[in-house]
Amino acid sequence: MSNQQVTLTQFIIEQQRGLPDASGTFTLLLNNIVTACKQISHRVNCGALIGVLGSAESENVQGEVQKKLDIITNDIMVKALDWSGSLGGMASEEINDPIKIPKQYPKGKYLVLFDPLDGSSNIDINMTVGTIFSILRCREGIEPETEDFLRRGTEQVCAGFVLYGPSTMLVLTTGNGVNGFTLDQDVGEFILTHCNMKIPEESSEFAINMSNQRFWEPPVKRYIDECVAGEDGPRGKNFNMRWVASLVAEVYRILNRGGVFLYPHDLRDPSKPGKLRLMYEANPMAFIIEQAGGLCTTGRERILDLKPNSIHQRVPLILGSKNEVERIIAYHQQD
Ligand SMILES: O=P(O)(O)OC[C@H]1O[C@](O)(COP(=O)(O)O)[C@@H](O)[C@@H]1O
Ligand SMILES: [Mg+2]
Ligand SMILES: [Mg+2]
Repeated sequence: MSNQQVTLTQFIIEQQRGLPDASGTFTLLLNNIVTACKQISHRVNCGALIGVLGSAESENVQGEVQKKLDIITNDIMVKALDWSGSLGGMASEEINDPIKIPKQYPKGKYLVLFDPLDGSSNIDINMTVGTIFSILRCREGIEPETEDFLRRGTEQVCAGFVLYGPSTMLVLTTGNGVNGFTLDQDVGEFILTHCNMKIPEESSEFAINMSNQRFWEPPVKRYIDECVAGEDGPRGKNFNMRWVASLVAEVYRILNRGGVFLYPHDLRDPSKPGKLRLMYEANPMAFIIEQAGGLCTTGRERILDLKPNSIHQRVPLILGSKNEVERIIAYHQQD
């Protein structure tokens, strides 16, 4: 590791001075999350070798069939976090209710909400997956209730995701911009490689699952039709399309070269206004995207302003390059 490289630990200590918590418990908590993600990275990389691919033949609280790695990664996160002395509680995509910290440990001042394995449908085909986390403050020393978790995204003190792709990367914000760290497998440290990431305001690339087209609302249909019409249409330019089916991969691409991601309101099932979950997918990604100069909306409301009504609440999610997202919002206003 060359001497001008900055490790995540050094960076966080530096940031800590900017954080409203100089006690170090935040640093300890983040280090525990990172430790868990290093363990998850190993399981993901060796999945086929250690027999953890495929379905677990069980359903999670979302009514979705779980992959074996959904369960394994959830257990790794819970075990790595529950003794850190800085946690009041946790919530996971894979578990119905908030996870209580064992009685013998002090109740800390933070709550962590996480999606232990995002992009699960990709795991068996060796495509990029990730872990997403969101950190809120809570009242110290008190057992948090579900209500304590249901806070607006604007109240997050930290959000991040780890990408298990060709390289393992951590993308992090504590409210002072967005920074990317690459895992140096030789030394087992995350090294700062992408300082102060900024999303280009303009873009000609959209990401959406086109097979759901018949379920979209008119403003989304209009936006995508215009992109597909290219230079012969009202946009007067051609667009490219990507769909990785892994939110972490889509967001990382947008952080690097711009673009817009849509998992919009879907008319299929009124009880499910969207596919992605507010508390541990949309909110952390919205914090990161806005800190990098992008926008994140349901189409009608800013994601970070939404008052949650349940831990596993689903929302429409549209995010990315400022000018494109503003156009989509305008189309919703005209609808
Ligand atoms: O399979 P679809 O309908 O294209 O949805 C893909 C989306 O679903 C997700 O995989 C949902 O996340 P999980 O894998 O954590 O359930 C996102 O990562 C991705 O953007
Ligand atoms: Mg997910
Ligand atoms: Mg998941």
